[in-house]
Amino acid sequence: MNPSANVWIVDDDRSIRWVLEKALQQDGLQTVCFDNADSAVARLRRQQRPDVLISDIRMPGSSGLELLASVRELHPGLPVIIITAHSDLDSAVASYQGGAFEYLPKPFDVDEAVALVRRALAHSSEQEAGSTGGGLAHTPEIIGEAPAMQEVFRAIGRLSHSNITVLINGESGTGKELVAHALHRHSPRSRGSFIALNMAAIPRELMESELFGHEKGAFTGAALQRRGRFEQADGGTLFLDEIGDMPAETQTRLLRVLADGEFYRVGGHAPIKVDVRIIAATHQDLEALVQAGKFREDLFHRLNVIRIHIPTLAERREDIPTLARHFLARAAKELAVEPKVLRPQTEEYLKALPWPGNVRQLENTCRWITVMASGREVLVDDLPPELLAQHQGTPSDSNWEQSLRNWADQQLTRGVRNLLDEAVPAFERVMIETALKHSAGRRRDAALLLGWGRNTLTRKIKELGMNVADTEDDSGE
Ligand SMILES: Nc1ncnc2c1ncn2[C@@H]1O[C@H](COP(=O)(O)OP(=O)(O)OP(=O)(O)O)[C@@H](O)[C@H]1O
Repeated sequence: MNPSANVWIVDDDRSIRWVLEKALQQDGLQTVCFDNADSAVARLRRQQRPDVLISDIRMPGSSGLELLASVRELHPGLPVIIITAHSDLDSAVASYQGGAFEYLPKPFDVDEAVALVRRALAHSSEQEAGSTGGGLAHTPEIIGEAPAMQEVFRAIGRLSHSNITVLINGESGTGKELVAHALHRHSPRSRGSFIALNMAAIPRELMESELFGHEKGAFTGAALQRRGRFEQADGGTLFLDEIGDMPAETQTRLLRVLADGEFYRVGGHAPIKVDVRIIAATHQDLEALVQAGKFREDLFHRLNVIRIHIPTLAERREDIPTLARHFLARAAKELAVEPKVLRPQTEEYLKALPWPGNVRQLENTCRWITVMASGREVLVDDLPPELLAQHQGTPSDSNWEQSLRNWADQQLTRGVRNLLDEAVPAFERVMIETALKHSAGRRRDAALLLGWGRNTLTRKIKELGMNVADTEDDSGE
């Protein structure tokens, strides 16, 4: 990190500018102060930029949010810290989309402000190094009590002394990049860079130059020489995400680099030697791609030295409450609000959902809850509407058995006896009510749905003292 990095402070309040300026200067940083957003924007437009920008929201003239919009247009990678009072949070959240961004709630602690600036600086240098790691530059911890995740941790531990190639398998959003980063951090090359590259996100024609760099004039648009990701990752780790999407010609080149440890820049004639550890990841079945002739078998064997499988979130439901608490705490911190707390039923509900987007979907849900839920305690009804709809459409969901188990556990712990006397009628009542709902109240059809005879159903309804009318005309019977 550059010790004399430059920080711009934009605030109409002189005392805040003064406090921040003194604290940052003491920490060895250079500062430039502005008492309004317009003059900061003017300098940005003159192609001047700081390493980090701190801005208040409410100021005479343009607001901090307008400043943020200009930053995003002119210097999208520039980290911004918004100083904000709670009342401005909504608008700040609205402008959150994209851009590196942190909040500093008013009133703030000076040390906290300096720490935040330091983090933002680490982020901006990481950006320059080309890492695609999201958020500010702290590699988050990996959460996982589930046996399948413990297996992943053991693998990270076992591999911590090696530089071996690893292939990570797992659906989108299961945490492949997080695990790759952890493998790097706990490896002999942890001081080198971790460079992440998603094959699915790069246009095919740019892939080779992205990986291997290019010489000046190698193709139209290559005005300058450019180092590729392999060179950037020299001494460190190159994480190739969605490797199954790599085009055939790039596969051939990659294979050669892995075999020879050297390559040529696009348009270059001098071989470049690098020392790079490869971690590859995919959500696809690479063996099947090999079978189908879409992935080189020899490359597959090169990559498939050690394989780590990351389970879907649905395969480790027990981790959902801990993950949710973690994400709720993080979102609350990002937004400078009190963390939301899930009611036990809400936790149970979340545990039962299918989560096709895996941990990423849960993370986004927690952000949504933090912004949208009205109270501090989160009820099932406070969840995003699409999750409420989804649950009703999940016939294979068998989580009621877990809820029943919990209930039985609780009752027995409380010393309740003859449990079935309460449980069986309750169970039958639920079944009958639901079947009647589906048969629009017609008992004959409801009996069919339940697999009972019509008379059994009528008897049960009576025994259970259920107050349900039969919509059928029974006169014919
Ligand atoms: N076990 C975990 N503990 C904490 N956070 C997690 C965990 N797994 C995933 N995350 C978070 O979920 C998000 C998605 O994870 P990540 O990007 O690593 O998934 P991925 O499998 O690489 O996804 P994709 O294949 O779509 O790129 C990230 O913000 C990550 O920090």
